[in-house]
Amino acid sequence: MPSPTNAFKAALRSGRPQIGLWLNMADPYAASLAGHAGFDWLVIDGEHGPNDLRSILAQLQALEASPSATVVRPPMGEPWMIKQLLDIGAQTLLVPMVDTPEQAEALVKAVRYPPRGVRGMGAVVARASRFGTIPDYASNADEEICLLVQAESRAALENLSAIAAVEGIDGVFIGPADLAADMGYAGRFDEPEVQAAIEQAIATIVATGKPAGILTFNETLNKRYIELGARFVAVGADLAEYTRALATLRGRYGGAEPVPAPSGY
Ligand SMILES: O=C(O)C(=O)C[C@H](O)[C@@H](O)CO
Repeated sequence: MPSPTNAFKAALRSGRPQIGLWLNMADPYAASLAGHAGFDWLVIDGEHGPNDLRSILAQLQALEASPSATVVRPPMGEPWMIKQLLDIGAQTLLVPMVDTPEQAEALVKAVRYPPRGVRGMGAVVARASRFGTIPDYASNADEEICLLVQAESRAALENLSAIAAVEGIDGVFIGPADLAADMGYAGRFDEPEVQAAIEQAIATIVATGKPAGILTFNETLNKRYIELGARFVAVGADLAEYTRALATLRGRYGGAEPVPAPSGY
């Protein structure tokens, strides 16, 4: 029996837009709730959520019964961290802050077993191989890993075609908040210069034949990005939606300071 099929990787290849949600609550109960809200993909966020290996594991377990695909975002693209995430059963990774094709190539090696890569041979005692009960796990595990990288700086945009063209990179995701900050517009990614850079970046990624992704909390922008060809578009974060819903409920009874909407998105 081979490694489990990665349905999200197949869905990205199909070209159908995949609508996603960020999970920043870092909680398995909240994750399982989101897992029944109809999203195509959910990001367990280790970069900005208070997650560690065990909390990510708990969320992967909680989402096992969910029809949504799970994507894990590590805080950064460190091979030792990637090895641990793959071993606990993450099959799709979204790695932040990738600026060069060399970085992208190193990440491809990190998710692959020798001789194509440097992933350590330990899955037989890990959840990824259902604790050794998938005897052929290592024979095709590489093919079922989906590696997505984030381009979120001016340097990354300059290298975008080369990053996207790296064999083994399955999609490139634009990080609008970090990109805007790097362009001198922290918290203001609706600036025309930033929007033009994002639109150009989507076109560049699409032209390479790889799927482009993005996250914003703005429905108009998200629909525009899908029109431009973006294929994995996250449209919100659980934590932001929860805060807004609570503030709206409280606001109905008057006498409270209005809670500002999340800025920068
Ligand atoms: O730069 C961005 O935008 C992103 O990478 C996404 C943010 O990190 C996301 O966590 C905001 O909620």
